[in-house]
Amino acid sequence: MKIETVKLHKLKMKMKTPFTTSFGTQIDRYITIVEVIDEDGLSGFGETVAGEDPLYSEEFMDSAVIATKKYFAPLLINKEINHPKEVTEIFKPFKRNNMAKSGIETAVWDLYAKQIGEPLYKVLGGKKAEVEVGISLGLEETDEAIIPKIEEKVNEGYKRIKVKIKPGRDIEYVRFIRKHFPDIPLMVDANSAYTLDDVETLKALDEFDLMMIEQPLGSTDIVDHATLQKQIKTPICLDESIDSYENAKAAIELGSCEIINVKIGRVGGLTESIKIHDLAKGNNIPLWCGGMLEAGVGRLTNIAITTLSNFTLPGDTASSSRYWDMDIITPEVVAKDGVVTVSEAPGIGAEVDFDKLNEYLIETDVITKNDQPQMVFFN
Ligand SMILES: O=C(O)CCC(=O)C1=CC=C[C@@H](O)[C@@H]1C(=O)O
Ligand SMILES: [Mg+2]
Repeated sequence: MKIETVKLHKLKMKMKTPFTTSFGTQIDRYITIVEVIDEDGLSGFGETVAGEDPLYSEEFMDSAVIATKKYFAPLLINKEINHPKEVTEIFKPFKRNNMAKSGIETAVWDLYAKQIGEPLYKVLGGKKAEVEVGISLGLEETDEAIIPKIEEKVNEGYKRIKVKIKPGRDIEYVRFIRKHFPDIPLMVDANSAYTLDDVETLKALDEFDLMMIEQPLGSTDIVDHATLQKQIKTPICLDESIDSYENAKAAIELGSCEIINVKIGRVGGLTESIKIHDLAKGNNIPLWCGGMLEAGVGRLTNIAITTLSNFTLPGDTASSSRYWDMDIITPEVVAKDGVVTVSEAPGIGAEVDFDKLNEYLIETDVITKNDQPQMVFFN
C-alpha cells in the first residue's frame, strides 16, 4: 500500500456526564481521528487516545498531534508498505510517543484490512464473534451517589463493574459498595495514587473479594508492585506501567501483576498489543482491553483486539452511549447484556459518519507528500 494523504480530524466531544478519577474530573473530551488515505482514495481510521493533559501518562493531545504531523505521518506518506506490522519498525528510532504512534498505526491496520476486504479482528488473528464487556465508573461526590450508577449498569448487564478509588475513598467506600452489591464482579482502579507506605490500606481491600486492583502504585513502577503483590491476595492488574513488550516481560518475570490491562494507545499500537498478548498467553497472565474514553473508532479497534484468545476478562469498552449522545460512527457500538457482537464488515467494522463527526469538528490538519519529516537529524 501507499499512503498519499493523512488527515487529523480534531474533535471536541461533550461528555454526557463528568468522569472523575484520582487525578481529576473530565467534562469535555478532545479526540483526534487519524485518517490515512491511499492512492485509490480508500481511507483507514484510527483514534489518538492521549488525554488532554499529561496526567495519565506523559503524552497529551497537543503533543500527539504535533508528533504525528512532524514525524509519523510524513514518515509513512509515499512509502511502500506491504503490511501494517512494518509501521512499528519505521517508527522505532523515535522514542515513546506511543499514543501518537498508535493513532496512525491503527489507521494503517484499518486501511489494510479494508484493502483486502477482511474485518480487522480477523486480520489481527482474533476468533471471537462476540466479546464480553464491563464498565468503568468514575468517583462521585458522595459514596451514596455511586450506588444507583452501579445498579443501572448491573441491570444493563455489564459483565464487571470497575470503580475508581483514591486515598481517603478506599476501604470504607468499597465496604459500602459491597454492602449493596455483595456478589457482583467488582474491581477497583487507583490510577497510581498509592505507595508502599499504604500497604495496610491495600491489604485491607483483600476482604472484599475484588477481581483485581488496577495500578495501585506509581505509573512507571514495576518493582514495588512485585513487593506489594507478595503481600496482598487481590490480583494486581497493571495499566499505566505497561507501555511496551519489554516492561510487560519485566512485570511478568518479577511477579508485579497477575493480570494486564492492554490499552492499544498506551503500548504504541496493534502490533505491540499482539506481541504483549502472545507473551502474556504463554505465561498464563489473563488480559483485558482498557478504555481511554474513546469515540467510536477507538471503541471498534478495542473490540477487534479483544477477539484475541487471551483477552479472557471483560474490558472497558462499553456502548457508545456510555459517554456520547451521538457517536461518530454508524452503526454505534452497542453492548447488550454486556456482550458486543463483532462486526464482519471490512476494517474496524463500521463507517465513520462525517455528518456526525463534523458536528464535533474543531479543525482538520492535512499532511501530504509535500510534507517531509521535520527533523534536524537526518541520514
Ligand atoms: O474508557 C473508559 O470507559 C474509561 C476507562 C478508564 O477508566 C480510564 C481512562 C483513561 C484514564 C483513566 O482515567 C482510566 C484508567 O486508568 O483506566
Ligand atoms: Mg486504569
